[in-house]
Amino acid sequence: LSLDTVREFLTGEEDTIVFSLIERARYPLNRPAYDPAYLGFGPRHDASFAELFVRESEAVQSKVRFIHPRPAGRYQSLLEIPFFAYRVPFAMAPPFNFTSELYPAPAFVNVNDAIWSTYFNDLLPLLAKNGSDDGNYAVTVDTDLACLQVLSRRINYGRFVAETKFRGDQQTYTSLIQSKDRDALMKLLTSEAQEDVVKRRVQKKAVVFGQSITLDGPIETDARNSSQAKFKVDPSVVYKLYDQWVIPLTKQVEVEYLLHRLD
Ligand SMILES: O=C(O)C(=O)C[C@]1(C(=O)O)C=C[C@@H](O)C=C1
Repeated sequence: LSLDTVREFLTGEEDTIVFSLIERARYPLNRPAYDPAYLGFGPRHDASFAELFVRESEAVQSKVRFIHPRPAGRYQSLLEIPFFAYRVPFAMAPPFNFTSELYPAPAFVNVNDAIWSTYFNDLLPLLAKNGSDDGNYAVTVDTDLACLQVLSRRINYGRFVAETKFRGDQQTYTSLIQSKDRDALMKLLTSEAQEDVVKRRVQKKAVVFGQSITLDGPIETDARNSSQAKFKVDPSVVYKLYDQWVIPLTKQVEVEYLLHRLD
């Protein structure tokens, strides 16, 4: 692990994030898929279609472990953390590739709950076409699952970033961890210059990946011809996603990981 290689990983995830957002933006909001009342199984049933879909998908993706002698369930990779861990019985057992990259105590630090609520409450309304409903809930929610999984992987990768930073300056980090100084840890791990690069780069990726392609090449996005100035996902929304949620949550993971780095 080096700062360059962990940043390379984060850069690669940007592509997946932008493409996942583009996929979700093809569908209308389809609000009933997120409303627990829609399934209407009675007062004790409080899960939405989206929640059930993600829960069941995670259970299937973890189950490969049981149907094949070689462990290959999704959550045996330390990169993947389920949203519904209680549905994934062996997720937290030592994974197949439990390497020495992470320190064991904080290896499963994650902010999936915050990612879940941010995605549905803040991001989705900015992403999906409002006001319409095409009834295609499974297809729509499948694209939500893809967004959630890659956002979770990217943000919770803060564990690896934190481990790298810790190893790079053990003395300073150790004293801040011992005095449980969250603010100082946050300050030490922050690089505003790097955050600026990341935010401007993802915005650019949204511009490039989100063009419509014709045989003559990409349709020019020309400010003077606003009918064509249309990207598949709004680049400013992608900037905002990183600025307000992805980077701050990654940093939260980093601080949480570090606080338990000496346990
Ligand atoms: O690249 C780093 O150093 C990170 O810690 C990752 C990250 C990010 O989320 O992109 C988070 C905090 C830093 O201020 C810069 C960037």
